[in-house]
This record gives sequence, C-alpha cells and structure tokens, in this order.
Amino acid sequence: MTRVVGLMSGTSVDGIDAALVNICGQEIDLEVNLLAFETYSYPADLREQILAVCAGERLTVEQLAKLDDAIATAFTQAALNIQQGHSPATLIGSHGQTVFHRPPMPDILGYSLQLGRGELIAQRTNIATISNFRAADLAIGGQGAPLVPKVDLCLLSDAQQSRCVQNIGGMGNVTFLPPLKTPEQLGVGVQGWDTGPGNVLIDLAVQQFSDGQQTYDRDGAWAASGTPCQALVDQWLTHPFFAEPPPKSTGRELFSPQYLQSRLQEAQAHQLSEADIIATLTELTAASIALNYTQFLPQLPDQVLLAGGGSLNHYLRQRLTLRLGGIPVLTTDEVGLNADAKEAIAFAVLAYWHHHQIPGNLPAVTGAKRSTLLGTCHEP
Ligand SMILES: Nc1ncnc2c1ncn2[C@@H]1O[C@H](COP(=O)(O)OP(=O)(O)OP(=O)(O)O)[C@@H](O)[C@H]1O
Ligand SMILES: CC(=O)N[C@H]1[C@@H]2OC[C@@H](O2)[C@@H](O)[C@@H]1O[C@H](C)C(=O)O
Repeated sequence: MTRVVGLMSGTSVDGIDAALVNICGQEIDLEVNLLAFETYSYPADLREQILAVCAGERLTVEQLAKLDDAIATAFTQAALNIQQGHSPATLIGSHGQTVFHRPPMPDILGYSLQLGRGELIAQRTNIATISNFRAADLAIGGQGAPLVPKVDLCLLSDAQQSRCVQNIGGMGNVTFLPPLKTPEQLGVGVQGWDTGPGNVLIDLAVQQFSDGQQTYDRDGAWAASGTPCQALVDQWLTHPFFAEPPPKSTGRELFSPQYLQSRLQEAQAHQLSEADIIATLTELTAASIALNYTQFLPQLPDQVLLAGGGSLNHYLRQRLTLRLGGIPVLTTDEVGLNADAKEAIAFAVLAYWHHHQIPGNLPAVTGAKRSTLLGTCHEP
C-alpha cells in the first residue's frame, strides 16, 4: 500500500483539489481508499493572473517563471495541508495548472503547458513528486488529454452495465466503459474524449451578469428560472468541434471569453433575459454531451456517471437526462467514488503508476502511437 497525495486544478481555475489516498494493486485490481479531500481556493490575485494568461495575456519569461513558482507554492501548501492529522504520504502526483493547450495537427505535435513546477513541490514537501503528465503522450502524437480514462476504466468498470463517466468541469470529457466481464477484456472497446464546454461558458456569463458577485450558477438555480432558446442551441451546435471525431481535446483557447461574447451578441437578436441566456448556455453543455454520444459511441450507455463540479448543477443534470432520452444519470458518488475528488484521485493514481512503471495513457483515447509511462519524477 502506498500513501499518495493527488493535486489538480482544472480549467475552471476555481482552486486546487487535493486528495490523500491509500493505493494498492495495479490495474484491474487497483484499489483506492480516500482518506481526505479538500479544494483550496487560489488567492484572488493569483486566480485573476491565471485567467488572464489563459485568455492570451502576454508575459515576459521572468513573469512566467514567477507565475510558475507562485502556482507551485500554492500547490505545495495544498499538499501539506491535506496531510495534516495523517501519517505522511510518500508520493505526490501533481497535475499543475493548464495555461495553454493546443491539440496535435497533422505533422505537428500537440503542446500543453501546466504550471506549478514539480521540482519546487518536491523540495518544499520533501516528498517525491511526479508532474508534467501530458508531455509523454503528446510526444508520441497523442492529444495529451484526457488522461483520466484509464483510471475510470480500472475503478468504475461494471460487469453488466456499459457506462459513460462524464466529467463536467470547466470542460467536459467522457470515458465510455463497455461491460467488463473478464479481466482479459480490460481496455477493449474503451473510448474517451473531450465533449466541449462544461461549466466554462456558464461561469463566464454568471460573472458578467452578476458584476463579479457570483462565479458560478449554484445548483443551476439561475438557469432553472429561464428558458433555453432551442434555435440558438442548434446554431451553436454547428461549431466544428462537436462534429470532429475523437481523439479530440479542447480548452479555454476555443471556448474562450471571446467565444462567449460572440454568442451573447447572437442572443441579443432573440431578446433573451439573462436567465434565458444562462439556461441556453447550460442547454448547450447538455446537448453537446448528448450529441457527442450519439455521433461517436457504438450505442448509448446503460448508465451515465457524472463527476466534477457540474454534477452539482441540478438543472444541467435534468436537461442532460432529457437529452439522453431518460437513461439513468447518476453521479460517481452513487457507485462509491467521490465525484468532486475524482480528478485529484486520478493524478494520485497516475503518479503511483509512474512509480510502478505502469503506463497511464490509453492510445485509443488520446490517439498516441502506444501506451507510455506518464510524468516526470522529481526527488526531493
Ligand atoms: N453547487 C454547484 N452548482 C452548480 N455548479 C457548480 C457547483 N459547484 C461547482 N460547480 C461548477 O463546477 C465548476 C468546477 O468544477 P471542477 O472543479 O470539476 O472543474 P475543473 O476541475 O476546474 O475543470 P476540468 O475538469 O475541465 O479541468 C465551477 O466552476 C462551477 O461552475
Ligand atoms: C489540457 C487539460 O488540462 N485538459 C483537461 C481539461 O479539463 C477537462 C478536459 O479538459 C480534460 O481533457 C483534461 O483534464 C482531465 C483531468 C483529463 O486529462 O482527463
């Protein structure tokens, strides 16, 4: 058994998710026991700086170095805090903060930059730290994302039911898991890709309409008080990303503040209220997830298991259930895996796999040439 800290901050840039876990086994026999989980908010000025850089603000190399260290310092604090009251971990897996993601193109390798350097975390915590998880997959032609699907495969496969594990963070991403009847079948038929926007557009609109008083639509209450505009949703679904077949990944580069402003201008022609606009953006997330499934899966799954902050948006969950024709939409909590902690747990597992020389990517998901060991190890 290994005690590991998993650290993740996603495209919502809402804070650092930290999970303390005990891990044993390898792949099909992988077992994870969650001991502690917290989300530590970023200091407001650091969050603003990260969002500005994600939106294309220019930095000198010195400013980039300072930002890298400021993020690593915040991650270090999260790693130390989550261990308080527990015997210490021997390994840290830190995803860091994505500030730029460019999927690969024909003859051009993809590029993905996560700040919060692992070497600083290793030195300050005195614990071996694995970071830079996406580089090895990108180097062999992969998208470098999503990386959680192999962890979903090992922790959430069911013998009878086919499942879609749908993360709804800033972006959305799915792992399709066919029923796993025998250990030899592990990985056969598994698919995964980014489905498009999760909460990112809803969050940006809520911030704008509330003059910064609210950062997200708690429980989907604002959207629930409006009515989605179907004509706009249909128009927005023609974005080429939704029709692009997997492997595919995306980020705040595509579903950006500028993208939202263009959509808000289109909404003006329909004379929608703010509530209607939030409902329409929420509907876009639900409808784009359903469209991805119908276009790219062999069949709809028996169940959908939601994870990520968007699983708490009741209105979104209701709209997704409707769009999927009523198949059960649960959360991973309902099958024993904490839906908020899942991504942080996944990076603890990916670090553990690195430590045990077990590949972490699924080539069928990322499009990489082969499976490979993920991450770089920094010894204290
Ligand atoms: N109670 C809630 N009701 C509605 N939405 C919520 C709630 N709690 C969190 N969220 C949404 O979830 C978002 C954060 O989700 P999460 O932490 O899973 O994203 P992330 O990890 O940053 O993104 P990604 O998975 O794309 O990397 C918030 O920005 C907010 O939009
Ligand atoms: C480049 C990057 O940070 N991508 C994130 C993002 O957030 C969701 C989706 O887009 C997913 O592809 C990925 O994160 C999860 C943790 C993954 O790699 O599985």
